[in-house]
Order: sequence, then structure tokens, then C-alpha cells
Amino acid sequence: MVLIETDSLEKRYDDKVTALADLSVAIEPGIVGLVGVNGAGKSTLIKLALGLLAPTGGSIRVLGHDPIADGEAVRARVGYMPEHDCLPPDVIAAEFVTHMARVSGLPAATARERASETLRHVGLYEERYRRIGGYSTGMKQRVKLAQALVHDPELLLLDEPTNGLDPEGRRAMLDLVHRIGSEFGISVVVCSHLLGEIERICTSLVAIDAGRLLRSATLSSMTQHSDLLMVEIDEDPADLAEFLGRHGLEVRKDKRSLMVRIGGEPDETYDLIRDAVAELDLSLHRLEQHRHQVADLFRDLPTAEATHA
Ligand SMILES: Nc1ncnc2c1ncn2[C@@H]1O[C@H](COP(=O)(O)OP(=O)(O)OP(=O)(O)O)[C@@H](O)[C@H]1O
Repeated sequence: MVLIETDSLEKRYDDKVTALADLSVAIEPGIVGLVGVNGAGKSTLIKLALGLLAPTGGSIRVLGHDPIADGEAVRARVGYMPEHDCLPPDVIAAEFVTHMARVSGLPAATARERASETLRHVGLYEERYRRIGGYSTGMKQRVKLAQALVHDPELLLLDEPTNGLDPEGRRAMLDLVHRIGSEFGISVVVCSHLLGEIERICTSLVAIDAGRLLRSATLSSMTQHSDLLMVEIDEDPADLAEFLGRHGLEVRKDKRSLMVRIGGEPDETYDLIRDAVAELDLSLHRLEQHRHQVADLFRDLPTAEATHA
């Protein structure tokens, strides 16, 4: 089952700002990072998925449903953690999460039970009878996560869950999101403008820029071996680069390493490098096939804001 499927999706605000344009993507189950700079259109996509906004063009389906025509079915199966602070400060956390469970249709006793359980999952069990207004930012983020989880959804939509947290808090929140996705079997779409931060917990990434799809792929396909060999020697690599170049290999210097493109049979390239190192009397420190880094593949991510038509 595809989590979210869009076909030429478009969202324009007031006929002036194009937040999403011609976006076609199929988001598969797992922990999915939705990445893009501020203003790329991430929150707009989430709001369209929830049926809070209607598309101005194309279509979107969530767990097979149209979020506008079939909003109730989507809300029953999807949990949403909004980006900004939206919690009532005078309400006790356990009461708030119980209330949200009741809004989702759970009977009173089940709602209370689920609220306690969910607050335990997010690490707030001991503090659950305190007023939300007295909570730290990290604790408030956890209450937002708990209310999204309380009705046992199949899909969680988290909009910048690390917002406002310090580095330790960010790490803890992402560990929690990872645990929910991997241990509870709930699919998660987590928005972030910080690729480096969320890539470690995601099974796939969808990158958007200025409302358009930039890339969508699983992490494993992104970190496959490249056709480059990384060569590190203890000495300056200039002579080695020159030698390999003379023998027909494509060589690029990368800081203190050389990146050598595998030409023809990989074994021949390995042998040529070993022979060159021996002939030039160098000390080989490392010779291995280079893996793509996710950040390398997103290096071209432009920083443009959404298109203003
Ligand atoms: N209600 C609105 N009315 C007009 N323009 C809007 C509205 N909401 C968003 N936009 C514009 O649409 C574009 C996409 O915004 P969106 O909030 O979806 O991006 P984002 O990637 O979630 O960024 P951020 O993390 O900063 O919210 C931006 O140019 C934004 O200014």
C-alpha cells in the first residue's frame, strides 16, 4: 500500500504563490524524510494530505483515500504533529491527550488508557498530570507527538518535530521517532529542512524544492557503491595522480585522497593502482570502493524560495 501518492499536484495560494507545482510522487511505507529548504512546500504537502487544504490542480491520495472526499477515513488512520506550538497551556497533559483520543472516536475509558500508554511511550508518564504550560519545549514536542499517536494511526505526519530543541533534545526526539517507526510498525513521514539530521533515521527520502520534486529514493539505493575507488597514501598524492593519469585512468584529487574511476574491469584498476604505488615507493593507507554519501547526492539542492508567479 502506497502511503501518499500525488499526481501532477499543484497548490497555489491566493492565485499568487505557487507552493507546489506538478508534483508526482509515490511515498512507500517506512520512515520517510521529506526534506527541503524553508518555503519548499513541505507543510503545504502535509496539509493537503490531511485534507486541511484542497489542491488547485492534480490529485493526492493518502492510504488509498482522497483526503477531501474521504476525510474521515484519512483522519482515522493518520496522526498529525503540527510544526508550531498549538497546545493549551492551562490543560493537564493527560487530559489533553485523552481529549484528543475522544475526538478520534475512542470511548472514555479506552481514551484514558491509550493516553497514559502513549504518554509513557514518549517518556512523559511521570509528568503526565502537570499543566502543559509548565513543560519545557522538549516536553511540549512530546505531547504533540503523543496526541498524534493516541488513536493508533497507521501513518504519522510529523512537521519539523525537532523545532526549537537543543542538539540533545533533537537527537532524543529523532531516536523516539525512529523507535515508533521501527518498533511499532507505524509509517512516518517526517519533514525537515536539515537533511544531515534526519537521514540517519529514515528508510527513504523525498526532496522537494520550490514546490517541485527533486529526488525520491530509498536510503540504501542512495548509498550504493559508486564507480570510484578511493586511494589514500601517506605521502602527497600528486605523483601518483600524474602516474595513473598517464596510464589512462580518470583521477580526481579530493583533499588528501584520490578518487579514481574504475575503467573497464575493476580488478585491472586495482592492480594498476597497486603497481603504481609499488613503483613510486609509496605507502598505501587505504584502497576501497567509494560509497555515495547522501549529502553528495543532495549537494545540488538549490536554496531558492518557492516560485512567486
Ligand atoms: N497560507 C498561505 N498563504 C500564502 N502563502 C503561503 C501560505 N502558506 C504557505 N505559503 C507559501 O507557500 C510556500 C511553501 O510554504 P510551506 O510552508 O509549505 O513550506 P515549508 O517547506 O513547509 O517551509 P517551512 O518549514 O518554512 O514552513 C512558501 O513560499 C510560503 O510562503
